[in-house]
Amino acid sequence: MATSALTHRVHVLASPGHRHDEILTPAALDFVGRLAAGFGERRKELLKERRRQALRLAAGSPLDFPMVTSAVRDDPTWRVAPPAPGLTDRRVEITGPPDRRMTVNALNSGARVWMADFEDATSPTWDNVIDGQLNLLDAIERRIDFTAPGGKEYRLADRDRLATIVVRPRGWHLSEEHLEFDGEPVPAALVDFGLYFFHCAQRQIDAGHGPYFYLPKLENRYEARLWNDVFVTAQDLLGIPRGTVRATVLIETITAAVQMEEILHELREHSSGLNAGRWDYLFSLIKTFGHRTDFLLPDRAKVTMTAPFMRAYTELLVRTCHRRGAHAIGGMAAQVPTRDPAADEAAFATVRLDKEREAEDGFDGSWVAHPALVPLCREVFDAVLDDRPHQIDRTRDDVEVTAADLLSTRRVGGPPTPEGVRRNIAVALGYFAAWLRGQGAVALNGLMEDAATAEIARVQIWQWLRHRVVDRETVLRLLDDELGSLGAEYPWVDIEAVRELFERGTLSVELPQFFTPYAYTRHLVRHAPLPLLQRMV
Ligand SMILES: CC(=O)SCCNC(=O)CCNC(=O)[C@H](O)C(C)(C)COP(=O)(O)OP(=O)(O)OC[C@H]1O[C@@H](n2cnc3c(N)ncnc32)[C@H](O)[C@@H]1OP(=O)(O)O
Ligand SMILES: O=CC(=O)O
Ligand SMILES: [Mg+2]
Repeated sequence: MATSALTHRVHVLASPGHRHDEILTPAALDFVGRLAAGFGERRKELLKERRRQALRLAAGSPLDFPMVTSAVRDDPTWRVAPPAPGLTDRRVEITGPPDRRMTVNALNSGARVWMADFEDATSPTWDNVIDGQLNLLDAIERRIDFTAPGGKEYRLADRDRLATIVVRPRGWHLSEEHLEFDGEPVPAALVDFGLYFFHCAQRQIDAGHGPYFYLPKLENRYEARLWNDVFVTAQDLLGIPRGTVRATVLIETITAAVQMEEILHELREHSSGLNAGRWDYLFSLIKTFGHRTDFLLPDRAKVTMTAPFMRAYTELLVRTCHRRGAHAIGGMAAQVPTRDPAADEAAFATVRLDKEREAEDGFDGSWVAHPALVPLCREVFDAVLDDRPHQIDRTRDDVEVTAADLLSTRRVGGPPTPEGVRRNIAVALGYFAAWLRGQGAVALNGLMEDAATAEIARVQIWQWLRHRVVDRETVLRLLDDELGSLGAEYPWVDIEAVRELFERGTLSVELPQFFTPYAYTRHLVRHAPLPLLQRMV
């Protein structure tokens, strides 16, 4: 693609990092600029609509399947696009940030798909964002092999044994402040999508796959339509046939759960199904209805996927997908190996039960957080699928889910416990500390913690304070305690920054919708000094 007059309207506001010029080429920046020009305003409007919808729900408006789109739901004839090359058999999908080591390990892991994550598992420092793009490009070009300082060799396996790459760009709520278009930060989603699409779409097609995406944190069908329009424009700009992109949408907000059909319909020529993003879903439920006492949930550990409202959500997801010829992909069990054999045996047993339930329910595959869990997930899905690539033909006509089923949290019992309060505080602090250092996923006490799980910990504390399940003095005392332990164990932690993020996220009268936008602007943005900027433009 030739560069255009737009190039001078896109500015890089960061110091150049090693090999960043290979990603931030004038043509790539021009491409991202065109996306920002075409879709930036609509994204702003949709973010305002999110806010309006949150206020309506807080004021007591009922949440239900929309009347206006009943024709889409009632029409039994439409289907999504057929599975694209490399996305037919998705029985095991591994997820993780696209750092160099993880990229090689994930691709070699034996999983069918690797979800390369710029969202929940990535702390969006500029280096993480651009190095992630470089790692994806290097992996596709097969020039990523390296030897780690300790001597361990990282070598990509043969192409036919590698996982298919599916990239998850950041959500619509985030901005990329190191890239400016017409004086405003570029929507982070368009940066992650645009740079990957520009550099890798054609390369992926040439390699027999395609430009594939996971779309996070959508709240309604209009956001799906926006993505679909981005895909159409991106394909047209690069001369790639329409319908080449495939996108799997994470259903991880309560408002999207009542629009699953509509979301598939909006994206149908580009859709590759839905995923049950359980952790953000739980976060969304608490955030949306945190003011209501019937949404006062117990300790996080006690809200499992067998809770009736979570089960209603996954059953509806499978039914919706299969009715439309789409893959239904299961969610993440948080347990990861610890190197303590007894603990690992228990953790693996828990993950096995979770995957077995998903496979029996009709999911076509599921997520794992760690390479050691790939064989387990494969074994469970092999037992149900055998040599079929998926079970989309299992239409689950037996499932009937109402909005009330999705919202019936009352039946999940037990008040929050003091241990649950302490645990949430420890998780939120431990995660914030890692995130501020550029690590977006961590193992804490044998559980994978990322932006979604940390958000649950944070909003539960907010919710419990609001409903006086715990008092402020207790939270502040535990906060001091846990910060003391964190600082003693990890002297590098910026204790004051962690404290500030926690207090802002849990003690504010009005609940901040996400911790990430503020934390990013306050702590991760590193603008280059002015003379450098002038040189760059
Ligand atoms: C709610 C959601 O959105 S879920 C999806 C988003 N979250 C994620 O993707 C989290 C994915 N998982 C991870 O990031 C990691 O497993 C963590 C951070 C939880 C634990 O990582 P570690 O502390 O490195 O685990 P551990 O020491 O056991 O790793 C052993 C090896 O496996 C590799 N590994 C661990 N997890 C992964 C992964 N997900 N992908 C690829 N490789 C991995 C490590 O790089 C390490 O490799 P090495 O031996 O070559 O150094
Ligand atoms: O992105 C996945 C989730 O569970 O959140
Ligand atoms: Mg999520």
